[in-house]
Amino acid sequence: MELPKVSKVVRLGNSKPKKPCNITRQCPSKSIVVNTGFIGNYKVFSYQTSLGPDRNDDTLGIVDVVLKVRELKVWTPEEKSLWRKKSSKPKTLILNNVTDCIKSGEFLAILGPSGAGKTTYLVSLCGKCTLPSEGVVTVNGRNVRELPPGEVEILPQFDVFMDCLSVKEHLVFMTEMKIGSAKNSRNDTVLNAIMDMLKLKAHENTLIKSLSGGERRLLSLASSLLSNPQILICDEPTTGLDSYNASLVVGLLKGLSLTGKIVICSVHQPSSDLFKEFNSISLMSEGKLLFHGTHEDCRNLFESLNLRCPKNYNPAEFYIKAVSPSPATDVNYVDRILENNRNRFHQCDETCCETHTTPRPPVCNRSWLKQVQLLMWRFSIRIKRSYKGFAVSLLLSTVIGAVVIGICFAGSKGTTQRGVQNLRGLLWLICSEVSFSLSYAALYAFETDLSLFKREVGMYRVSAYFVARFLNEVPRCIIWPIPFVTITASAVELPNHSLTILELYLALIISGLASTAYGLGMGALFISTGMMADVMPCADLPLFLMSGAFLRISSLPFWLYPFKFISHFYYAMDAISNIYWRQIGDIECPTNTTTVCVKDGAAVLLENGYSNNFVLEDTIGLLFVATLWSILGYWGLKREERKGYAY
Ligand SMILES: Nc1ncnc2c1ncn2[C@@H]1O[C@H](COP(=O)(O)OP(=O)(O)OP(=O)(O)O)[C@@H](O)[C@H]1O
Repeated sequence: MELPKVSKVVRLGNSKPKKPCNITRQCPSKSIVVNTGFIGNYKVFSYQTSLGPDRNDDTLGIVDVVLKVRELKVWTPEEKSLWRKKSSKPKTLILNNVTDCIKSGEFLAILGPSGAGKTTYLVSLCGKCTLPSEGVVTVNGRNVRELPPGEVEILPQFDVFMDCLSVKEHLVFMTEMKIGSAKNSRNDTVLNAIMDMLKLKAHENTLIKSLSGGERRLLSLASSLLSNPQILICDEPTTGLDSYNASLVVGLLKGLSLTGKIVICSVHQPSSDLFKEFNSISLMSEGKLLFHGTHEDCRNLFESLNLRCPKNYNPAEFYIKAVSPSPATDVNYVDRILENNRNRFHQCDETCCETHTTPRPPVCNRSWLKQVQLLMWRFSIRIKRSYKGFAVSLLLSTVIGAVVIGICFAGSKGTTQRGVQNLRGLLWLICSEVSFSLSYAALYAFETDLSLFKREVGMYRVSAYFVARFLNEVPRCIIWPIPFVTITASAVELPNHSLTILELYLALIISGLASTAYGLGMGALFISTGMMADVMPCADLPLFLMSGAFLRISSLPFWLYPFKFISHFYYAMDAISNIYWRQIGDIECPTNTTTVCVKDGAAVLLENGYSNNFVLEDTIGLLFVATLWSILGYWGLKREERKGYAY
């Protein structure tokens, strides 16, 4: 395809305007960051990111790209019921032997009736299809699945964001993750230029949840453009946009294709004017690719089948209607078009699909620590924006509970026989309230963000995501025990009041970390089934029975004994019981009683089966439990990541 010459190149930033240069060769300067220019009527946009000096090396320099699809078949997996060998749902073919070749500069519209397989095809083109498949998709000879992230970007049909972020915050996060520091002047210029082009500047401080559907589409597109992809795949990019914004987006995408990128869009009922902007068309029906070529070739093909698009009729609609499976007519145009077009595909196969190898610089790979920092920053914005919910949750789940407990146990002291039972109960209540409220608060942490996580698969490491989520829960672990300890402790008699409160507080923070890891772990393990709330009580029961509050640990059958070592309830109770009872000397024993008396705090600890070396044992134990659940949670998330991208 012959590309027109650039009539004008405008430099953004503080560099001088450059002379016009030919789009088929590289422009001389290496210092240019972002350029807009015009090709014919189209404003084209070319930019460098900090990914490396060679990436789309210069202003409107072209990197030849060939996207080749060979004998691609995609099908749904066969489903079998657990108890019968017979399949309950047979496999269905979604893409049927698709072979194609798409070249640099193509602005391709994929048309077809609903269910034709367009989305599946687009997702396969970017190597993110998770369904069983056969065949191969290559970009310049390299399997698309092996390309570094950012080379092929997809703008999915449905937008998923962290809605409490502002437009600017979202784009800064994406810039940081995809191309490097947003403070870097080069990346900042790219970011601002993209916001300008997509008219997002006016909304930069608007929260995403307040954006209209169309504005969300523009924001999605902006995120996809950041990494300066060679191939941009858009699933219905104009859906939800008014005609002005639809032509803005189509104009921008066309401009990108003019700089040598491949831009592929599935489109639903495009207006005739927008449809004309595409320089090639693919027609799909029933999972087959029927045609790929220019408008003229398509018209000729249909005319050869006696299908003439009436004047003033939208050709896109005409083509879709013609290839839609219709039981009303006997004529199957799908097979006839395929038959007529067979030779053309063979021709394409032989002429255009040779391997090109364009060296590509490594993509930005943010360090693990940076990923954790960025993810924490994004989570922290959510906490900041929902501080009222945080305060209400603090009030309801801790302060009110602590006040009720404080009232019931007011005046209790551990130096009388009656007080021993009360204090045992009080310590258990403090331990269980803190543990349960923290683990259940963490339980749904991953489920809330599952769609976003699956959209961002490959952008950051799962371990970074887990650690960031965990660290984000740490403030809760520090704040939650405060009301429990201060309110309840002020209601009862404590020896060495301030020091004991401080020690209890520290023990509960460490046990809170283990409880949070337990909640996150269970949440991640059962994330896809959504059954975490059903499973959690089953796991809670044996774990809190090990706490020693209800039965003597030494009386457990030997096979249940190991549960003690993974019970954060046990370690927490062991720690706080030791902190309290070790300070209790003599316990009054009435002379006229017939029941057995516990004589001192040490006897209480012995009766419960708590350890002697509690500081070391419980600290190591709680850290062990936190690590164990974190590993399980990481594994659960990794499993979700392996299921792949969600579209
Ligand atoms: N994961 C899946 N499991 C089962 N069936 C699927 C799956 N993904 C797609 N399909 C089926 O494959 C067919 C093609 O779906 P696809 O979404 O690719 O069509 P489409 O052409 O993009 O449709 P639309 O224009 O309505 O978005 C549909 O019948 C759909 O139900």
